[in-house]
Amino acid sequence: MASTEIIDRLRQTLRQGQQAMADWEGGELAVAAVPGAGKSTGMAVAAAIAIAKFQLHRQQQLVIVTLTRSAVSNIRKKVLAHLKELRLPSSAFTVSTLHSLAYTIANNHRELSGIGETTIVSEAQKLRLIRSAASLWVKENPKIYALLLEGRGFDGEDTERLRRQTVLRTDILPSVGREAIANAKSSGLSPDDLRQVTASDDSNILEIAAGIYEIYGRLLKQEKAIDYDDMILGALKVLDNPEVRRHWQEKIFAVFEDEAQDSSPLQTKLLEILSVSHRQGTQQEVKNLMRVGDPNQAINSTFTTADPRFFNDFCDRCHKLGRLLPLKEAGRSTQNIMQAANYVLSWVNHHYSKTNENNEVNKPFYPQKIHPVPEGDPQKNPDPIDRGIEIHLGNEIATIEEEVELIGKRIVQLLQQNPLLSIAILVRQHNQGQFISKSLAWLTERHNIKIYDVEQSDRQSRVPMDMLAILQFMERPHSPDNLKAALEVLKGRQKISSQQDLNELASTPEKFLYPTLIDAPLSEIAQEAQAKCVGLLRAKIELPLYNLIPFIAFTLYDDEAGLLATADKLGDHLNQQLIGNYSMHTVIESLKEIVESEKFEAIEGENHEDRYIVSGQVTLIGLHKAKGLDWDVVFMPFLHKRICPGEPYIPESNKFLGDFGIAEVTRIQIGAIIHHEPILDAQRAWQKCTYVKQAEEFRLLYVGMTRAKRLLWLSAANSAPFGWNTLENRSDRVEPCPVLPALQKLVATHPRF
Ligand SMILES: Nc1ncnc2c1ncn2[C@@H]1O[C@H](COP(=O)(O)OP(=O)(O)OP(=O)(O)O)[C@@H](O)[C@H]1O
Repeated sequence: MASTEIIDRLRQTLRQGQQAMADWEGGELAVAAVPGAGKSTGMAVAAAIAIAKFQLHRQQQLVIVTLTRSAVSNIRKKVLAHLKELRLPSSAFTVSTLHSLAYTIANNHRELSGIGETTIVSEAQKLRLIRSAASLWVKENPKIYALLLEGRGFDGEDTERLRRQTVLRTDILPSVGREAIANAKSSGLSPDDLRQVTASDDSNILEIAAGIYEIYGRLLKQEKAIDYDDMILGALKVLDNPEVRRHWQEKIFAVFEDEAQDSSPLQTKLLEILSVSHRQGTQQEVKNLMRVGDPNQAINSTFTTADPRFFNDFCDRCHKLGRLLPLKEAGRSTQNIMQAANYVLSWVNHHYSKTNENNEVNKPFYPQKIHPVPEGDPQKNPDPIDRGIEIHLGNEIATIEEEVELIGKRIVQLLQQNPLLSIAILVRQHNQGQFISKSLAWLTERHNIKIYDVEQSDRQSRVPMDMLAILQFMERPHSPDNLKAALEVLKGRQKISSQQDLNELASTPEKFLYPTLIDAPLSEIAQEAQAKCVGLLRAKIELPLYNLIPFIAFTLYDDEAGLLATADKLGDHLNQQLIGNYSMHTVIESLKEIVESEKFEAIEGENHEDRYIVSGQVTLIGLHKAKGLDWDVVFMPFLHKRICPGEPYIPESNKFLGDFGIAEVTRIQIGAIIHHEPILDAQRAWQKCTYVKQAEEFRLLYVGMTRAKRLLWLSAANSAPFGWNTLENRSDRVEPCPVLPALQKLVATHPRF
């Protein structure tokens, strides 16, 4: 077949909107698509057609960028298949994450980027450096630190001072540093840029943030290391050089970006520079840049600098130039699942809109509805299974146990009717996944239904970190930092109550571990925590060293989810690695290396999406990871108001600084600098942060709902644990996510549902 015919045929596989992507003739194009519209599918075909049409090759390539490594491999696979059909060279395109693209550029011109013989820090190393930066900041800024310690309601008592010191050093200051670095650095702001603005309440939060950020930079330099943001900055520095810039611009014919709603300003800048193409024989420049995204699926903005506003601005700009392509039709789900998602969108926009300081109305969602595909589309909206939507709230389900039991029974029924269905249960938190995994073990035992617990591998990758924290505590139990880290691990593994202030316990290790008669007695739950810690210390004295890892594993993990087996494997790995040199010190050092290089995860192997969507299998997966995927049946349990959209929460132990979280305030204030807005005082910044978080939580619900093709189950039992860290502390009549009762009523009464 001639290539024009193949192109034509490929084009015919697309729906109208996607065809417009494939018809791209150069220049800027914004594609704002609804969930399931076929962005990624459309982009892959558009890429292959562009390669054919513009006769691209190794020296003039199409560059595709996306957010995650798994998305990279998905798109690459699709484009390669189309190119094979077209008999075109695979060297005509590259697919990478933004970071690896930046690294390639920065690394190709080390003399310009300044990255030299450096290493890239892992997330764990970065966190360690931020903690060190916070400790150094305390030493170098005694005056501001003293003010923080005073905070409010300080009566000069020693125990309270020690408690506050622990909270500040182990929790609050590192969080402020993390926010400063995550937000300022990836937007190209320097520590001095933070110092040059003042909040309307004259608070010095930005000064503190700038200080920790600056010291972090110093530490990175000392370690001859760079972080991910440095790669982007390095690449931009390289591209400042006109000759080098021209070289890359000539090599890259065009840039296609997927998941554009998740890019930061610097990342966008990088793509804009790279996409510039020079019209032959003229000075004229055009940007060959296609950016595809969905502002309603922006779910990373509360922990990265991603902000859908940047993509929205790009869409607005393109709209004015007649270069905005809305993809409003989606063929993934049944009509009523899409209607339910549309209903959530408008209900939330109506009830949760907010006027900001510039008198603009902010809404959690971009008002874009999902429409079914028209007659004759290559993909037909599927038929629902039964009614397509099932909503069960507190009037029907009393407890979370009952809720999961019902889900289990429904799964058995569904798979009996059709063993080929793919099924997912989406959770918001790890511990919810753990609970489901345990509660549904009978599905496998009695019905041979496979449950693939995606989060389990995440939980397993925490094993080396847990071991490290406990061994460091065993080695130096009198360090408040070590004690707090060990208590955190015990709390995370639900071995001690989460209803206590760990800072208070950790701030005076001796008093806590070995109190004398004159010390105030510990509460009952603190005594329990103390017994666990003392038990660990006793084991260190009584057991041979190589038995410690199994002992800690039995203390921390129940016999579930393969954690004991993972600990075993880790123990064997250390035994082999340290033959003849096995000591507390060497074990700790090896564990540090494993944690910081994230090596153990590599030993465990990588996860592939092909394993997530399998006929007859139940996939248990976190909402963030589920983005981009779809299943025939999707269950979303535990949808309570406390989680979706969540409520503002400041731990009692942190309130001495005010009724706001200072890390969150840091994020909002830096965001204001980026967007050239007035810097809000701490109280108002906190309110804004609460709003931003709630908006994102609703979008996460929307992303979850739109993963379902034929049946969507939403539920919230009448009673639920308070924070999911412990299942014991439950309350009754826990409110469901506020949109659910309204949606349930609509589904029950409206004939279209
Ligand atoms: N033209 C088409 N013909 C047939 N199936 C299609 C077409 N376009 C997309 N699909 C299918 O629809 C589903 C959604 O497509 P895709 O993953 O590309 O959408 P998306 O817009 O990237 O989704 P989201 O961002 O919501 O995850 C996939 O199962 C895909 O195979």
